[in-house]
Amino acid sequence: MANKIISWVTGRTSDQACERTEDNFAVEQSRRPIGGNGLQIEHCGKSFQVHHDNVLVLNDINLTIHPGEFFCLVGGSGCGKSTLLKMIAGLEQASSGTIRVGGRKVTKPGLDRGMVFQEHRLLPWLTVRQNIDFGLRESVSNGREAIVQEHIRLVGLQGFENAFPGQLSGGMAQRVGLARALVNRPEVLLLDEPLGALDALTRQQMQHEILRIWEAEKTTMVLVTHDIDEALFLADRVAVIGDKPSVVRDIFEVNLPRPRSRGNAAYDRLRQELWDAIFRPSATKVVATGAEAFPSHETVKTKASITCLVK
Ligand SMILES: Nc1ncnc2c1ncn2[C@@H]1O[C@H](COP(=O)(O)OP(=O)(O)OP(=O)(O)O)[C@@H](O)[C@H]1O
Repeated sequence: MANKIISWVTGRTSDQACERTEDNFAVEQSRRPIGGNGLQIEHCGKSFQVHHDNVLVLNDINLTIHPGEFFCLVGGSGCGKSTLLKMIAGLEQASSGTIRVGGRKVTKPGLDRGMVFQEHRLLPWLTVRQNIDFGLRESVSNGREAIVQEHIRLVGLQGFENAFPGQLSGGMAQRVGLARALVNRPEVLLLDEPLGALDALTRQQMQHEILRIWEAEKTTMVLVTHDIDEALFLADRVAVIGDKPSVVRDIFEVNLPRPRSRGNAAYDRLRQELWDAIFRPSATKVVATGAEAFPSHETVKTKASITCLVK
């Protein structure tokens, strides 16, 4: 039962194997960048058994996400974005293909990957401090309080340590969710539409916050979002996932300097191109399905100063 609660809340189980020893953790005061070749998704497919049918959702997904990159996944509703994120988290098993983080094959949830969900999933009977502590791996016996405090500061919630989730705004609750996901110093932070339930103003404020944390922590981030503006504001690259059975249809490199302004012509053109890519009928062009992706793909500079990588 306890494992089930931990898994639902943090996307991991308490008995999971973890490559890090206690000693390692204690000396790691800074984040570990993702090792090896980053996050590699190779020929990944996923099908679900629905009644007597085997429904293919993801078909031959290939992506390489670089160490320290901010990567966004966008696509129509039901195309499989969350499923792909859960596969990276190890919460869903790929039906085919492999996923590697820092060269290690993903077979189950692990502390090298943190996850934030659309709903904050805080335990209502625990305070902010206790919720973050709950996410911290059990084997850390020394300095827990300092680690938790460090993460409260990281997400700007000083003064709310003893508040309960019911006493927080939606944005504050998601900050706690972020702190809890980061507290084990993951190499990759997986964000499944974490701002989807927030009002427009809070959402923009939280986008700035996520960017600040990413810049400070250098954690590789993979964000699923329905919001094209959000993707363009945050991402180094944006992958457009096509219709079911889905493949990576396009990958856009966003070459706008940060901090990005949302209100200029270049930004508007980028938005339009991304929009067109999402709603382009599948049959016309399916691109970027090669495993190592980019060297083998022709690179097309678009007028809107983003780079569209096509096969
Ligand atoms: N456990 C499951 N059993 C059966 N089908 C599933 C399961 N999980 C997901 N699916 C199906 O897989 C497809 C992709 O779902 P997923 O939630 O990944 O899409 P999504 O792109 O994240 O959608 P949205 O943007 O609407 O959140 C959907 O058709 C969904 O019904």
